[in-house]
Amino acid sequence: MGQCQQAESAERADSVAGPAVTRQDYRDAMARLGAAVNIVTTDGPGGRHGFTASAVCSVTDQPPTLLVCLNKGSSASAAVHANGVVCINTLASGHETLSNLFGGGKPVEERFAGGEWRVSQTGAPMLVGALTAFDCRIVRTVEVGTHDVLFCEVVGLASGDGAEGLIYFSRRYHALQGATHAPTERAAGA
Ligand SMILES: NC(=O)c1ccc[n+]([C@@H]2O[C@H](COP(=O)([O-])OP(=O)(O)OC[C@H]3O[C@@H](n4cnc5c(N)ncnc54)[C@H](O)[C@@H]3O)[C@@H](O)[C@H]2O)c1
Ligand SMILES: Cc1cc2c(cc1C)N(C[C@H](O)[C@H](O)[C@H](O)COP(=O)(O)O)c1[nH]c(=O)[nH]c(=O)c1N2
Repeated sequence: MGQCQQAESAERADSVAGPAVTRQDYRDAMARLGAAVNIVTTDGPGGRHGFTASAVCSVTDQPPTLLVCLNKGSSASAAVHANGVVCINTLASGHETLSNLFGGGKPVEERFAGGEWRVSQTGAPMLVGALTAFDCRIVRTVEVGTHDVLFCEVVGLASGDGAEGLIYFSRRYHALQGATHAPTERAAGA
């Protein structure tokens, strides 16, 4: 290959790979991607635990499945894997303090003392007053970098009557106005 051809192919490789993206670049960009805020809880043989998660997304409605990205270094990780169940409690406006309690560094009992809970069908704590709650069994886990991606099949749902959602955007919480609707509760498929 001649020198010109080598330079051309190096240029093409650069344009495909792009400049290096640092962790900070990535986080700064992600801070501009608004997301709902959830408290993901678990209980069972591995004990009760929970963490705040914005990395939550719908995968498919047949079977109804969400994914949750859980940092492998989280103190909740061992309990989540041992129990194999989670309840994804989507927060309403006014839940900012609870989100911060579950957002890292606090003992488990202190986290749960910040809210009112009932036991869901899977045994995972369901937040009274959550905007909506997805009671789930973890059906698959895929490890990607620092995180485990948990695929969570929904076996029960509960929706509250809260009118305002909670969004995390630009490293701050924002209330999101929505329509009121009647509370519902049902098992998946019912
Ligand atoms: N997916 C996650 O694990 C995740 C998401 C949001 C916040 N957090 C944690 O909450 C704290 C405060 O976050 P912040 O938004 O105020 O500021 P930040 O600068 O730490 O994060 C900005 C954004 O980058 C993403 N992010 C941050 N840490 C990540 C990680 N380890 N893996 C994947 N994506 C990540 C999130 O979308 C976050 O909102 C930090 O400790 C952060 O690590 C983690
Ligand atoms: C708004 C917001 C959003 C998220 C988080 C924090 C906050 C404040 N955290 C961090 C996570 O809640 C925290 O790392 C765990 O509570 C684990 O911390 P401990 O190891 O238990 O102290 C977080 N962690 C994670 O693994 N996946 C996620 O999607 C999120 N999202």
